[in-house]
Amino acid sequence: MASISGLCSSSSNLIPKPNLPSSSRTQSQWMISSPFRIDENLKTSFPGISSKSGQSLLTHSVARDVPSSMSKIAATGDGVAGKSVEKKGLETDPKVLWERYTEWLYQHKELGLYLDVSRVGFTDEFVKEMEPRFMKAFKAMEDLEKGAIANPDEGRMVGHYWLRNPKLSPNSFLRLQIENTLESICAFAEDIIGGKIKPPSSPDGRFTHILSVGIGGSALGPQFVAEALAPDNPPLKIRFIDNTDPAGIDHQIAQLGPELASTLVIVVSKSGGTPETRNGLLEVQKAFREAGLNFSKQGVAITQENSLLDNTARIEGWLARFPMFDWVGGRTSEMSAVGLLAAALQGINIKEMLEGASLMDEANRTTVIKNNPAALLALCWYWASDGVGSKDMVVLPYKDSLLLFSRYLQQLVMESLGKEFDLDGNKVNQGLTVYGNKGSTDQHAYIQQLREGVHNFFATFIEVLRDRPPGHDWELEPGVTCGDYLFGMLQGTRSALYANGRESVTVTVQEVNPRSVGALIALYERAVGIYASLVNINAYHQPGVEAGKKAAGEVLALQKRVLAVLNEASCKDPVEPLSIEEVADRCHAPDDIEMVYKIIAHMAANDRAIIAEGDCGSPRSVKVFLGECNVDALYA
Ligand SMILES: O=P(O)(O)OC[C@H]1O[C@](O)(CO)[C@@H](O)[C@@H]1O
Repeated sequence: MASISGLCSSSSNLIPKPNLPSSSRTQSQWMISSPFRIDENLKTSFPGISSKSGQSLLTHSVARDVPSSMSKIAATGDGVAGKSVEKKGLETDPKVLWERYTEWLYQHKELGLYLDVSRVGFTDEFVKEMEPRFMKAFKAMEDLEKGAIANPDEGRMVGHYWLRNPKLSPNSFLRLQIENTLESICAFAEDIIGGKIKPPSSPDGRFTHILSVGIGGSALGPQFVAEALAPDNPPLKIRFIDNTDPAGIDHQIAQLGPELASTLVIVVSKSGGTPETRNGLLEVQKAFREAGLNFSKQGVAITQENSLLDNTARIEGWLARFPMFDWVGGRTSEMSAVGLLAAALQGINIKEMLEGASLMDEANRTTVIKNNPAALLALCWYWASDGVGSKDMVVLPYKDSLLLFSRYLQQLVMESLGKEFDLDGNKVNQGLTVYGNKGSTDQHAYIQQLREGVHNFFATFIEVLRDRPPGHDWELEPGVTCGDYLFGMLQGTRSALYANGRESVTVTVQEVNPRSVGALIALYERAVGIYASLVNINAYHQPGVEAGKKAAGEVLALQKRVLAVLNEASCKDPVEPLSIEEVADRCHAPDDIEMVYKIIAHMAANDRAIIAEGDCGSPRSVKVFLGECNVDALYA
C-alpha cells in the first residue's frame, strides 16, 4: 500500500538519466522463426524509414507539396507581425537540418524534457516579425499571473498557475485557500487509503474503488492522469461516468458489482449544475438505494461553494466536500482538487505533479522565445497553421500510458482557442483542431493519409526515452528491444512525414512520472495562453458550448409538450393515434416537425411510445400513441 506521506511529499530528486538497454540480454528462442524477424535490414521494416526506391528518408528530405513560396498572413490583431514572411519549402540538407536541430533544441535539465521544433519550417525572419506579438503575450501572461481579469467576458481572474505555486497568488486569502485545500486533500486521501475512514457497510474494510462522476474538464484531466500514472495495483481503482449515456452508466455500475459498497463516489462539477453530471449522480444514487447502501456516507463533492451540488452535498451530509475555485477553469483544473484528489487516492504523488508543473511554469516565464518552451510551441502552431488554424494538430504519444493526452489536449486547446470573435469583437472563427491516439498503433490506422493524403495537419510526437523500469528490459532479437521498435517507429514516422513536407514538433520526456506529466500539462496550458494572445482571443471562456446546452434544453422542453399531447390523445376512448404533423401542430410547433418526429422515434425505440401505423423509416406514414394514459398528467 502506498503511504500518503510518500504521495504528498515533495522531493527535489532529479530524474535519473535513462539507462541504456543492456546488450547482454538473452534472446528469445522463438524469435528465430518469427515472421517479424528484421535483424539485418531494420530500415525496410519501418514503413517510414525507407522509400520504395531504397533511398533513405532519414537523410534526404524533399518537401514535395509545400509551395516553394507562400505568403504567411497575419491572423488577426494589430498586424504587427507575421504578415509578410515567405513560407518556403522545408529544408532538405541533412547538415543544415542537424544544425537547425541543435540550434533550436530546447532542454529543461531539471525536468529532463526536450522540445524539438526543428522540423517546423519557421524562418528567423518570421520569428523576428513575431517578436512584438510575443512580447505582448508575455506581458499578458505576467498580468494574468498577477491576478488581472484575464477572462474579461466573465470578469474572472485566471489562476491555475497559482495552484502549483501558491506564493504567486495575488493575495494571502487565495494562497491560504490553495494551501489548505491541498492539505485537506492529502489528509483525506491518507485517511481513506489508510482505512481510517471506512465504507459504512463494512466497518472492517477499506474503500477499494473510486467512481468519478463529471464531464469535460471535470473528467478529462483525471482520466488522462489515471491512465498515465496510476500504479498497476492502486490503493483505489478508478472508474468514470463522464456522460449521460444510460448504458454507459449501467456498465460502470455493473462492473463495480458488490464493490459498490466500498466505492467512493466523487462528483465533480465546477458549476455544480451540469446536466450530464447531475444525471450520473442520480443514477448512482439510485444504484446505491437499490443495493441498500447509504450514498451520503460514500459521496464526495468537488464544486464551487454554494453551487447546487455543494448545497446538495451539504444538506445530505456527504462524506466530504472540496472546493473548486471561481478562478480555475474546468479545462485547466487538473492541479486543483479536481485532479489532485483522484490522483492522491490512486497513490500518485501529487506533490511531484505540482512540482513538475511549477518548474515548467518557471521556464515559461522567460521572454526569450528560444528559451521558452511554451512560446516555442505557440510559435510552431502559429507558423504551421498560419495563425488561423488552417492545419490540424495531430498528437502522437509513443507510449500507451499517454493515450489520453490527445483527448485531454483536445478540450484544453479547442475549447480555449475555438472562438468566433477576437478580443476586439471582430469575427475571426479561430481554432486549432487536435486529434490523435498513440503511436505506433496509429501507424496502422491513419498515418497513411498523413504521409500521402490531404496535407491539412502538423504532427506532435511525444517521445518517452525510458522504455521500461530499469532491470526489466530484454532483447527480443540481437541488439534490439521491443522499446527500440517503438523508438524506430517514432523516428521513422517523423522522418517519413518530413520527407513529404509534413512538419512536426517532438516533445521528449525521460519517463512518464508525476513530474513529467505535471510538466506536460503546464507546458500546454501555457502554450494555449500564449497562442491565444498571439491571435488576440479570450482563451478562458466557452460561449459556444452554451448554444448546444440551450438547444438541448429546448429539445427536452419540446419532448414534454409532445408527451402531453400524446397523453391527451391516448387518454381518449377510443385512443386517438396521431400523425407526426398532428403532434407538431398540437404542440404549436409546426416548424419543429422534424424534431417532433425524432423525439417520437426515440421514445418508440425505448418502449415509451407505440407506433400504431407505419414505421420510423417513413415519417409521414407514422401514427403514434402512448401505451398508457396518465390521468394525473392530464390535469397537471
Ligand atoms: O465542471 P462543470 O461545471 O460541470 O463543467 C463541465 C465542463 O462543461 C464546460 O463548461 C463546457 O463544456 C467545460 O468547460 C467544463 O469543463
